[in-house]
Parts: sequence; C-alpha cells; structure tokens
Amino acid sequence: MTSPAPAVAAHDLTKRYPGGVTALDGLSLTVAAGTVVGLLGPNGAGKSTTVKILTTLARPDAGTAMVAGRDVLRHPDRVRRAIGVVAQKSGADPVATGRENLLLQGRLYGLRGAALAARTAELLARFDLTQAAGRPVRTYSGGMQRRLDVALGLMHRPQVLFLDEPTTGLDPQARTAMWEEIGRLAGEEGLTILLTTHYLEEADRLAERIAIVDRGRVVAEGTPADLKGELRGDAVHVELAQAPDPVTAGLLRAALGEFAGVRDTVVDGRRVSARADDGPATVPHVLAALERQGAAVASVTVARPSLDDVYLRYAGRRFHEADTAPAPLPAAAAGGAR
Ligand SMILES: Nc1ncnc2c1ncn2[C@@H]1O[C@H](COP(=O)(O)OP(=O)(O)OP(=O)(O)O)[C@@H](O)[C@H]1O
Repeated sequence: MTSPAPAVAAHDLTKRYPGGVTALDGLSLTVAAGTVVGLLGPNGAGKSTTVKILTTLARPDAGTAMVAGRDVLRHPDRVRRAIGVVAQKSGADPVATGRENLLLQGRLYGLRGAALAARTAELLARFDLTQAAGRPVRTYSGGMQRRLDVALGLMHRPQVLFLDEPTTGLDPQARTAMWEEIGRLAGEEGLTILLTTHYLEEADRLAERIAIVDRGRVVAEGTPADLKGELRGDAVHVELAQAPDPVTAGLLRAALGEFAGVRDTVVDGRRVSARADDGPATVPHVLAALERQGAAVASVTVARPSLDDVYLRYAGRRFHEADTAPAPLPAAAAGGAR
C-alpha cells in the first residue's frame, strides 16, 4: 500500500519549558514516507523536544503535527501504535535477558504464542543477538544494548521509527556497525526513519535528507548534496595566531569582502572562514589582506564545502562551537517570533 501523505508533517511547533527556555521556536518539518531524514543540530538545539512531541511524550505550546497520518494531539494512542521509538536512554530492563525484553515488548503490543516467538527469534538474529539472547542485558556491550534498543523499537513493525541519537556513546567500531544496520533498515519496504544526531558525519552518511536545527527552528533542509551544493565554490578557512578584537574582526570581514568572488566571510574566534569561487587563486590575496590588518596567520586550508560549512552559513557559527556552548533563546527574546 502506498500513501502519498508524508510520514511526518509538523508545522510551527513551539515549546517553552519552565525557567524561560524556548526549546522550539516555530519548527516545521516534513518527512516523506519511506525515507531516512536526519535532524541535525548541536546540543540543546531542540531535536529531542521535537521527537518527544512527535512521539506523543510531550505537548507543544503551539503548532500541529501529524505522524503516519494521525494527529499527535488528537489521537496520540493511534500514533503510538504506528511508531517505534528508540530513545537516547535505553528502555531495556538490564536485569532481564535480551530475549525476555523482546518477549515483554511483543506482549505489550498484543503478540502471543508462535507469532511472538517467531518475531523475537527474527529480531535476535537480525541484530546479531541470538548468542547473547539468554544473558542479562546489563552484561551487554554498549553496541549490543543499542542494537537491542532498536530491535525493541521494531517489534510491532512500526511505519515510522524514531532514533534519538542512535550512536551517542558508542565506540567507533560499534558506531560503524550501527550505521550499517540503520542503512539496511532504511532499505526495508515502507519504513520511514527520523533520526536525530549531533554528528555531522552520521547525518551525511545515513540521511537522504537533512534538516538542520538551530535554536528551535529548522534553518536549512535538503539532501546532503543539495545543502553542500548551495555553497558555490570552495571553503577557505584561515586559523589566526590569536582571536582578533571585535573592531579588528569587522575590519577583516570588510577587507575580504572587497575581493571579487569572495563572500560569506565569518570571523569566529581565531577562525576566519569565507567562500571563494576559486579557493586556491584567492588564498594569496586573502593572506595579504589579513597581514595588512595586522592579523598573523597560523594555518590556511581550502576545501570543498562540508556540512559544517552549511551549518556555519545558516547558523552563523561553527557546529562544534555551538555543540559545546548551546545558546538557548530566553523566552522573552523569542517572543516576537512566537
Ligand atoms: N524538561 C526540560 N525543562 C527545561 N528545559 C528543558 C527541558 N528539556 C529540554 N530543555 C531545554 O530545551 C532546549 C532544547 O533541548 P533538547 O533536549 O530538545 O535539545 P537537543 O537538540 O535534543 O539536545 P541534546 O542533543 O543535548 O539532547 C535546551 O536548552 C534544553 O536545556
């Protein structure tokens, strides 16, 4: 059965928490059925709050959301039957075995007898947990626990699977294995996956489309290639010996802005970034201009645009800096935007 309706359609979601934090500030998002979409943003951007609303665990202050064709506010029970959720924190019982966890989950969704046993065995095999099925979950490695979490989320064959930070805390090997598993899941008929991540590489690798979330809004949306393609030319990154004061930073921006073919200059701490039609040809001029302003250069790189450059363009700061220093909007400042 095919449905032209999107798997997720959220409009203008707003959510304020007590204490004056505006977690969502008019977030809108559409996810086509059968696709993998990544919500990419730094810590505190509003990804988990979005997932909580779409999975009926929280109510927005304003806005609407449909998931699998059901209204999350009017029919939360129907939404819950159509979705699988793998939260950041494992929902598995650590004292019970992997098999027991799956059997319990299946019973909660009404499976019984041979159908329950078959689905449990299928998921254990599929997630490479058959050998460990009789061991308590607390003896599992991080990667095994995460695989069990995904298996639990799939027990009732949901139409839409939400994966909240699926690889956070995993070592590189377990992360790669999880990426492969998610890639395989995405190939399954009809399954829509909405995953949140603050790893640029993860979004780039797994998601057909990416919505970049910053301060409670989607600031850019498209395929990874589209988003990078929007940034014409090369990314030129210069690392200064020391961060310029605000006046000098303004002078640097103005100086680089005078070159033809150079745009989007951002001075962010010690890093000066710009887009250039022809990066290699531009570098000597950029270096000379910086020197004229008295800014000593430590290093310079020219590269094709990355998702980090996309983020910089739309959020006005580098991804890892936003990630280590989240800047939630106080409710008062967000008032005008609603
Ligand atoms: N229950 C809560 N009470 C108060 N503030 C909250 C609550 N939950 C989230 N926030 C705040 O709302 C903002 C958005 O949080 P959210 O968890 O949605 O972001 P996120 O993008 O998922 O970040 P992370 O990757 O760290 O989970 C943050 O500033 C956070 O501190």
